[in-house]
Amino acid sequence: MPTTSDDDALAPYDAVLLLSFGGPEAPDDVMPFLRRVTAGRDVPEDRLQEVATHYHHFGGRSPINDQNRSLMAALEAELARRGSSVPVLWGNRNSTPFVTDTLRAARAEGLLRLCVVVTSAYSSYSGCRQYREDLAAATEELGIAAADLVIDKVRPYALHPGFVAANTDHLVEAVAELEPGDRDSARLLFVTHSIPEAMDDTSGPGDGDGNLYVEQHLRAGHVIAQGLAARAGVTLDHELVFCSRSGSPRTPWLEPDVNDRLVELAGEGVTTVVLAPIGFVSDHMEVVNDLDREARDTAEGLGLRLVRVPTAGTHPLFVEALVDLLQERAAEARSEVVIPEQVDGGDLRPSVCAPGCCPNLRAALPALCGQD
Ligand SMILES: CC1=C(CCC(=O)O)c2cc3nc(cc4[nH]c(cc5[nH]c(cc1n2)c(C)c5CCC(=O)O)c(CCC(=O)O)c4C)C(CCC(=O)O)=C3C
Ligand SMILES: [Fe+2]
Repeated sequence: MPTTSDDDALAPYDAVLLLSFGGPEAPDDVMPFLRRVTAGRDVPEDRLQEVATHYHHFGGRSPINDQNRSLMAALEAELARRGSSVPVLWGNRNSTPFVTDTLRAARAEGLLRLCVVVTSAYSSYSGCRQYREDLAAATEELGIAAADLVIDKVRPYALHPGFVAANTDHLVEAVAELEPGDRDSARLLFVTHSIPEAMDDTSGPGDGDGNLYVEQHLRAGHVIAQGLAARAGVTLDHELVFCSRSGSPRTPWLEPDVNDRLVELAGEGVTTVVLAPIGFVSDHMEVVNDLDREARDTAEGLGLRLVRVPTAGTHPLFVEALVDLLQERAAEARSEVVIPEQVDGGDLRPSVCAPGCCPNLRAALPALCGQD
């Protein structure tokens, strides 16, 4: 049985589990993937067919799995650099390697104490609790008793200094590419995944005011814009916009949509727009399709110059941040005193979610890594 030595900074964990959304890797995987993602959800069939065409524009292959393979390798390298020998495992919600299969293999190797990192930085049902439900469903399916398994997760990291710094760094580089004359007049749009308003209204701890999803983006964006000003001396008007709206048209989702906002800005005489998709951790399909294809088309039709900033990806500061968070979680598991790092004093979310945090509005399902 592998046991992590006591002096490993990740003790008591045996392994790290990178938990992600998944995506198709071949044309025949596209529809089964989309049906799995939307099973039991209010997503119309014509929206599904439309999203399938996004994947087919890219040969039926989403970039997300390759990005997670790279992130896994980067995490392993950073852990090794710090003298940790724990392996990094990988499981998805919607495509192979499915998290249940990853946990089955982990159990076979005696890796029963796992520290989870999800590939979503912000607090919402889709980005947090739904992953906790996936872990509960997988352990239930495998018949692993709670007593035989430890599954903990790192806290939401939208406001971790390393995530913010990686995004700031990419923004500074992108703005440096602008013509000097465009630098001060450009508009900065932070972009994230739209979610139903009801999901945002209930995001955050059950006893809080909700809207934590939007609040975290506003705070992160503000600190990133300040970082740009401090490092490059460029102050840009900035705001938050949304992409990838799904669901029924009758259900309200967060707005404005990035394309609608580009139309308005062009109408106001803006000529250059910088898109910084800080809501995503890698340049997956929502980024390369919804921003690099759709929003770019919109901008071209309007005569707008568009610059798209890369997501955190495997930026060294982001990889270091994730390993810092893993070490922080391990110290917490060892009952050591930890002082979590957070920018701007924004609401600090614990690694163990509060009861009712980011609730599932359709059904109350079991979830790990929380008090409920
Ligand atoms: C908050 C959030 C993130 C977190 C940000 C993050 O984790 O980065 C995220 C990530 C992702 N969403 C993704 C893809 C999709 N999301 C869909 C549908 C939905 N997303 C929602 C929310 C979120 N989604 C919601 C409320 C729905 C409605 C249905 C439901 O309530 O579940 C659909 C269905 C079709 C459609 O778009 O209508 C697809 C295909 C991919 C994979 C991309 C790739 O393949 O590279 C990723 C990483
Ligand atoms: Fe999504």
